Amino acid sequence: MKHLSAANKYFWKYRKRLLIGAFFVIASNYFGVLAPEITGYIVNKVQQHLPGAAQVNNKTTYNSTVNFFVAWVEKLNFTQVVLVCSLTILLLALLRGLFMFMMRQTLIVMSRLIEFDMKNEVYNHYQQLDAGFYKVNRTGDLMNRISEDISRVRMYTGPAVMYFVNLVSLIAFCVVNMLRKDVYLSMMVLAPLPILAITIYFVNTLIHKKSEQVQGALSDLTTNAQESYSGIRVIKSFVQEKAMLYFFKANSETYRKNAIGLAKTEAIYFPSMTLMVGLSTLLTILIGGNMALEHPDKIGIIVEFVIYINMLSFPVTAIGSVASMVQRAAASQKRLNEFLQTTPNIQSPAPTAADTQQLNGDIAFNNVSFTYQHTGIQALKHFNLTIKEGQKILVLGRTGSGKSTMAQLLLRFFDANEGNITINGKDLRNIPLHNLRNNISYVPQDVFLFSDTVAGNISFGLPHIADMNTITHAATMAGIHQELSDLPNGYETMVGERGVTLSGGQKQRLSIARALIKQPRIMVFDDCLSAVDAKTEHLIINNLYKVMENKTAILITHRIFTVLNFDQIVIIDEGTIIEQGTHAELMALKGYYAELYQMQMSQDNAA
Ligand SMILES: Nc1ncnc2c1ncn2[C@@H]1O[C@H](COP(=O)(O)OP(=O)(O)OP(=O)(O)O)[C@@H](O)[C@H]1O
Repeated sequence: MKHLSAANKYFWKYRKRLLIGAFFVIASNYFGVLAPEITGYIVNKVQQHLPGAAQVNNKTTYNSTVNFFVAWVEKLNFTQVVLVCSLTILLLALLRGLFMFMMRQTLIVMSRLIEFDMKNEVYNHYQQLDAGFYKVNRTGDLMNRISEDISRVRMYTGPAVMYFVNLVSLIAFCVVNMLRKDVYLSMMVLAPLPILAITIYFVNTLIHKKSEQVQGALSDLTTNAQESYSGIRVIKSFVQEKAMLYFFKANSETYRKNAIGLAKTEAIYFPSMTLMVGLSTLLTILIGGNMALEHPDKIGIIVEFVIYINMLSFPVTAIGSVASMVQRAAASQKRLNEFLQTTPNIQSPAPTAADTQQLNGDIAFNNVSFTYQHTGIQALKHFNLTIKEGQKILVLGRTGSGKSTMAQLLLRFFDANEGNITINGKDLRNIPLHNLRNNISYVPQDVFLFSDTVAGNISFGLPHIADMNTITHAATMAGIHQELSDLPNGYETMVGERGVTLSGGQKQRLSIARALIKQPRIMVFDDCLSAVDAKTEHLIINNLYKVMENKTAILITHRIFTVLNFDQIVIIDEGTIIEQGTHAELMALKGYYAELYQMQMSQDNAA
C-alpha cells in the first residue's frame, strides 16, 4: 500500500474534484436512503387503510427530512398521500441518478486526468534515462508499465475511490436508519453481509490470478505469432512451417486451458453472488415476517429493510473488488516507482549563458577506458586521440574493436570509467547534454526511421519541418534525392512501419540526409554506408567532402575510402589504437591498414 502514496500528489492536485465528487456520492446516497423510509411509511398507511385492519399505534422514528415530509402529508387524505408519496419516491430516484451522474463526471474524469498526467510523467522520465537503462530493460516491459500498469493505478484513483466513498456513506446512512428502526432485525439481516464481502474478496483474488495466467499465455501466443510473421522468410527457407505450427499449437493449448479455467470460475462466481444476496433478502423476509405476525405495525419496516438490503448488496460485493483493485494498483505502482526512482547515470549540468555557444570540434579522448556495466565487456582501454577543429578522421578496425563505443562516448550515451573526453578543452560532463548533442550530427549504425513522411524523417533534428529546397539539398548530398522523388508521393510518402519499405541502403542514405540537414560543426558517421554499392558510396563520399569542408568529421567504417584526404586514419583493435597517421604514413608502416588496403584494391580490381 505504501507504494500508492506516489499517487497522493495527484489527489492533491485534483483535490477540488475529489471533494466535489465525494459530496456528490454522499448526496446521491442521502437521497437514495430517503426512498425506503417513505416506502415504509406508505406501506404502513396502506396496511392501516385495509378493511378490517387493526388500528395500531405507529411510533416509527424517521430521519428529520422524512419527519418533516410525514408531518406535511399527514394533513392530506389517503389518496393524496399515496399519490404524493409515489411522486416523491420517483423524484428521489431522479435526484439520486442525477448525483450519481455528477459523481462519475467528477471522480472518473479525475482518474482519467490523473492517468494522463502519470503517462506524461513516466514518458518524460523514460526520455531522461540513459542508454544503459535501455540496454537492461526490455521494450515490452517499458510499454507495459506505461500502459497496463498506469491503467491499473487509474482503477485505484477513480473507481476504487468512488466505490469506497459510496460504500462508506451508504452503509452509514442505511445502518443508522436500520438501527433506529429495529436493532435486533438490523443485526440479523446485516450478519451475512461481511461473509459475502470476504468470500467475494477471495474469489476475486482467484479470478485475478487466473486472468493473469490467461494474459501471460496470450502474450506468449502473440509474441510467438509476431515472431513467425516477422521471420516468415527464415521459417520458409529452412522448411520449418510444421515445427512452428506445433510450437504455436502448444502455446494455443496452454491459452485454451487457462481461458476455460477462468470461464469456469466466473461461471460459478456470478450466480453464487446473486444467490448470497438473495439469501440475505430471504432472511430479512423470514425474520421480518415472523415479527410482523406479532407486531402488525412493523410491516412497513420489513419492506424498508428489504430495500436496504438490496441497496447494500452491490456496495458490499464491491468491497472485494475494491480490495483487489487496490492490491493490483499497489503492485503496478511499485513497478512504476522502480523506474520513476531510477536516476539517469548521465547527468546534465545546468546550462549557463556560455553553454549555448557552438562547439567547434577540438576533440580529445584522454586515456579513456570504458566497460559495459551489464556485460562486463571492456570496449575501450586507455584510448587516446586528439582531433583538431575541421579535421577529418577515418576510424577503421575489426568488428567488435570498439569503434561504435568511441562514438557513443562522444555523444555521452555512456560516461567513461577512466579518463575523460573534452571538446574545446571542456570536459563533456560539464557541457549540457542538449548543447552537446545539438552540436553533433550522428548517423548510427542501426538506422531507425519513424512512421512519418520522408520529409518529416529528414527534418527530424530540426525544430520545424524544413523547406523543400533544404530537404532536397540534404537528400542530394546523401545521394538519394532521385529515389525519393520517384516514390509514389515523393517526399510526402510515408515510411517506417506504416509506410513504404525502403531498402537497407536507402534507409542509410535517408539517415545521412537527416544528419546533414542539421549542419552542426561535428559529424559522426558510424558505418553508415555498409549497405550501399561501391558507385553510390563513391558519390556520397565526394558529396560529404564538400559538406564537411569546414567541419570536424569522424567516419567509422570497415572499408578504406581513398577518395577523401583524411587528416588522420586511426586503426582500433581491442579498444586501443594500434596504428595512426595519414594514408601515406600507414602504407609505409605496412601493418593492418596496408594489408587491408591491398586486399581491398585487389577485390575492387577483380570486381
Ligand atoms: N550495448 C552494449 N552492451 C554490452 N556490450 C557491448 C555493447 N555494445 C558493444 N558491446 C561490446 O563492446 C565491444 C565493442 O563493441 P563496438 O560496437 O564498439 O565495436 P565496433 O568496432 O563498433 O564493432 P562493429 O564494427 O561490428 O560495429 C564488443 O565486444 C561488443 O560486444
